[in-house]
Amino acid sequence: MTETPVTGDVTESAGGPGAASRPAPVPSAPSVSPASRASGASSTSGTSGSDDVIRTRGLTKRFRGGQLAVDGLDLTVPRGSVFGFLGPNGSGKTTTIRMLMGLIAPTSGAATVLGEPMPQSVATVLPRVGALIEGPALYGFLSGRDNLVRFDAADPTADPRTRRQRVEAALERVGLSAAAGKKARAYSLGMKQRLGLASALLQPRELLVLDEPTNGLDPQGMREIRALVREVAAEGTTVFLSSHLLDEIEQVCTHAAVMSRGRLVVQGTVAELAARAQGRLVVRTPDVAQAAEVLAAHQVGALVPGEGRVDGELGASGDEALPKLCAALVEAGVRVHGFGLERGTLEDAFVALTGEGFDVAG
Ligand SMILES: Nc1ncnc2c1ncn2[C@@H]1O[C@H](COP(=O)(O)OP(=O)(O)OP(=O)(O)O)[C@@H](O)[C@H]1O
Repeated sequence: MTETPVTGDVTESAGGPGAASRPAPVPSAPSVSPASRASGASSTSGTSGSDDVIRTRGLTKRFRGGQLAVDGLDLTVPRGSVFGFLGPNGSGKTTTIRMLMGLIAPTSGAATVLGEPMPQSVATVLPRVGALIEGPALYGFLSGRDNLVRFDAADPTADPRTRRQRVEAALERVGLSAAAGKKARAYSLGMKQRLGLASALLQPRELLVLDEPTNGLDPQGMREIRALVREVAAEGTTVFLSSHLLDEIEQVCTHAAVMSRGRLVVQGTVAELAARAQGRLVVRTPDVAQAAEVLAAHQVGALVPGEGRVDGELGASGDEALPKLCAALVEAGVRVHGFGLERGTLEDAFVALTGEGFDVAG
């Protein structure tokens, strides 16, 4: 990480009263709403009494070189959700987050965060938000603890008399108490991420915004960050996290929005999004070739023979074809060890919606 913190680190933002009271978790799930249908649904100005923590309408960013990074985005993040902002590299996630946090101005459209218009209300909104964007800005020559002290001291709303307690509690929370005296440059990437999270959690926050929080971490580091996200969410903080990992979104998020080339493809609860994907038929058998032949003869498409199993897509008849297919396999002498539909994943849904492949590691 860098020795000199970048400017615009929103965890350090000034202004406004101290952290607001914790919100009650209200994870009422909206139905899946394709981007095209949600547009222009409502007003964008001021505190509307809406319980959406983030709301954008027609949010657009065109960079000077002409690059259209975000194109007419209508995003709705309900209070109490763990909201996954998903998309391949370059799809516009970071640009959106930077607009939401008031770090760059939109070309057109509007955004409200915690009911206030952004970027106009930066000074009052940011103290209620913890954010970690593009890695934490740490001083490598300071210890983890002293980095947190510095973060806390930069917050004019933070009472210096209770600083030590806040810092120790934040270190404890992210599991860095034992390593708190070490210089930050000696920290692993995972420890640096955790320290960054600790800085975002020095105060109770209504909203936590994390840009690719597990990027570059090993599996253990990823697990730790995800566990922390779940914990923070369980306390009632709304979490908005971007990721290019579908797996990650399925593991930690209640809701998700999918971006592709600057546009919102779909948003809704993770369960609803995954349910859009058709399940695949999976037959477990030692007689793979024979099973594939029978299934092909019964209009099962996209057959993939594997080790002791064959997968395929059911045709238009869907689930109704299952009893017949099973009987046909048995009649043909195929030894059927397992037979059923495997739940569709978010990846299936994404591919079905966009026709694009996806990085699913992690
Ligand atoms: N300051 C800038 N000037 C010009 N183009 C930019 C700028 N920042 C981003 N872009 C372009 O805008 C598009 C969206 O980038 P953005 O960083 O928002 O995507 P992303 O989904 O966050 O991807 P990544 O995970 O790689 O950061 C990309 O084509 C990128 O090259």
